[in-house]
Amino acid sequence: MTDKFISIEGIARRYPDAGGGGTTIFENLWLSMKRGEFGCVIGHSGCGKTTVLNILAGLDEPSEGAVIVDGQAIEGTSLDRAVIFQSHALLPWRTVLGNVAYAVTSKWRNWDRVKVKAHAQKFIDLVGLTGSEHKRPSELSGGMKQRVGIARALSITPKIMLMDEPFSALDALTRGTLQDEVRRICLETGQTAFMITHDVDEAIYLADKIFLMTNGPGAVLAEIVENPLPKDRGRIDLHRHPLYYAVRNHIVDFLVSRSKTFAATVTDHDPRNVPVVRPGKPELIVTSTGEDFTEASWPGLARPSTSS
Ligand SMILES: Nc1ncnc2c1ncn2[C@@H]1O[C@H](COP(=O)(O)OP(=O)(O)OP(=O)(O)O)[C@@H](O)[C@H]1O
Repeated sequence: MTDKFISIEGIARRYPDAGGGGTTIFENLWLSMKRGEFGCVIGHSGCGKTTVLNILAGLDEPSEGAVIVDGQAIEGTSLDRAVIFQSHALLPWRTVLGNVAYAVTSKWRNWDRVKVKAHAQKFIDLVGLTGSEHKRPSELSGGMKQRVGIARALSITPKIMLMDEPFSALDALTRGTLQDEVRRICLETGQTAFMITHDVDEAIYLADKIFLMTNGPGAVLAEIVENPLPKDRGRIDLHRHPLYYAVRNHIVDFLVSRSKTFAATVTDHDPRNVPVVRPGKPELIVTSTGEDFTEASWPGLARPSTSS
């Protein structure tokens, strides 16, 4: 109970359709995270990942259910929850320093210029943009712009970082560098993070928990994968870890087949007790409430591959 820093409680999102009816994107979605955890959501396009993130951010409202953060139901946006989008959404007429300082001032309105500047600079340094403070967004590469977005989000010391495919528009090299930065920052600051990605390796590198959603409409949170890889994992040699392929195969198998057949094959799915699995360590399969859970009791759960 108390370790549920984020608690998504039975939310649904429905939209009216042209015929006077409605479409349920997802419903009865329950999900929780501890303080300091890094969670990644994976699922096919249209299953409702961005909708969930927007609800967490307070940019959208659920049709049913509630989201509790740090013991309080959220109502609208808050500087406690910073969002990093795929597009950087920087103010084009402001410099790097100006963009970050603008966010700092919005949180601490009575700070003087010197204090705002020093605070903004700390986060510009943290994301490796020292020396580029006075450049405008038009003078920055995509990766640099995304760094400004990260610095801006972190500078308001949010309780939660919400990231919607933050690196998907970047080249592989820049993406890797920024994944390293985000991971380092989250480990150093104990930041709680919730991120959407389509990149399985990115999820395995960054996440403590990977939330697998089935296809929409009517998507459900099918399974929570607890990352069995050690906390001090490195991006470059991730694939050498003996459990790496077990985790990867498990997620890919879900995306390729189980996400599509889930509704037809798993008839006893309990959205409040979503199975928690640790691929490669099948003896540790439990439900989110700690109940033992075996392959036999859930036919849709393929025994994870243990190949290395
Ligand atoms: N304002 C809206 N009115 C009607 N339907 C909407 C609206 N916004 C989103 N949807 C629908 O909700 C569904 C979920 O959208 P969402 O963007 O959350 O999916 P997603 O999983 O994030 O997809 P992607 O991976 O492509 O970003 C989609 O089918 C989308 O068309």
